[in-house]
Amino acid sequence: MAESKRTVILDVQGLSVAFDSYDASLKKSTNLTIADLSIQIHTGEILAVVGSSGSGKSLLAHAIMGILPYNARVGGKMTYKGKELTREYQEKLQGKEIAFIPQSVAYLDPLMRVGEQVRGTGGERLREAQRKAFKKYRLDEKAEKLYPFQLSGGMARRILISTAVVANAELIIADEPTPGLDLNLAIQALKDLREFADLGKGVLLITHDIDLALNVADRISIFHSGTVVETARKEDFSGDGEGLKHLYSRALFRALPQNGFQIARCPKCGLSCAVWEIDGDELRCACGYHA
Ligand SMILES: Nc1ncnc2c1ncn2[C@@H]1O[C@H](COP(=O)(O)OP(=O)(O)OP(=O)(O)O)[C@@H](O)[C@H]1O
Ligand code: NI
Repeated sequence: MAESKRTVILDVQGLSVAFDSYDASLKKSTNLTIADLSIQIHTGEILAVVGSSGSGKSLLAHAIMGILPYNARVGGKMTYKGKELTREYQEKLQGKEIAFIPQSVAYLDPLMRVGEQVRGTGGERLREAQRKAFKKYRLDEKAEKLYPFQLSGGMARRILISTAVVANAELIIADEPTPGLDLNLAIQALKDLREFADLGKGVLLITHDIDLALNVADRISIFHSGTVVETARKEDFSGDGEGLKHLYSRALFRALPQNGFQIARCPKCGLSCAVWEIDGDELRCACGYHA
């Protein structure tokens, strides 16, 4: 798709997600898990958000889908196709214009046969599309009559991906879609996301795997400590990472096997980049050293 024809499909500006918690003496404290996070997804592109485990990636997906737990406090502004993403609008779009591939298979309805879940509100009309998707993901015909508890983990994952494929959505939010799939099916799932984007739709791919992101995404947002430190084009992740602006993105890129596992160790205490904190535009080691 020509770059000039691209429009912003999802715009997230200054998102924050905080949780209130209470200690034994009922004293309230607030834990900010996402802070001032901004991303934009254009039509025709895959934007990957890459971050380490527990950094708040799934919360970002849940904030977009409007399925955060009741005790979450959300700030900032999100728009979908230029219209503010209110609770009501989120409900309207869910599973239709915006399809979600959740990280956990617990999102399947335990009381509904999986064939029906994949067809969603399209019902019988989508039976053909559902059968096609099942075939593609090597789910046999009997699978559609099963309930979620009868599925293996890998089967459940393939069902979740089929749901997004069948929904014929405009935007897919995929939260770690490939773990638990064998290599061929993982490649197939990523190919599907690529094809989907090439049709002029948008994809947000959430992953901890920068290598996977580089294989399929157009742009990559590096997520750290609840915010995006840098969004760079795939081409900027090359050479020695000199095209990357932030030290943390460079450290992540240089640590890849193909780049010789260069780990940014702190010259003062020897700890690796995973324990570095971001301090403005700099990295600060837990020992206080600034890089
Ligand atoms: N309901 C909640 N109440 C309080 N804190 C929460 C809640 N849900 C998530 N968190 C906090 O938010 C943090 C980020 O969680 P999240 O699941 O978004 O991480 P993630 O980046 O998706 O990790 P992973 O790669 O393991 O999937 C967690 O470490 C946890 O401390
Ligand atoms: Ni997650």
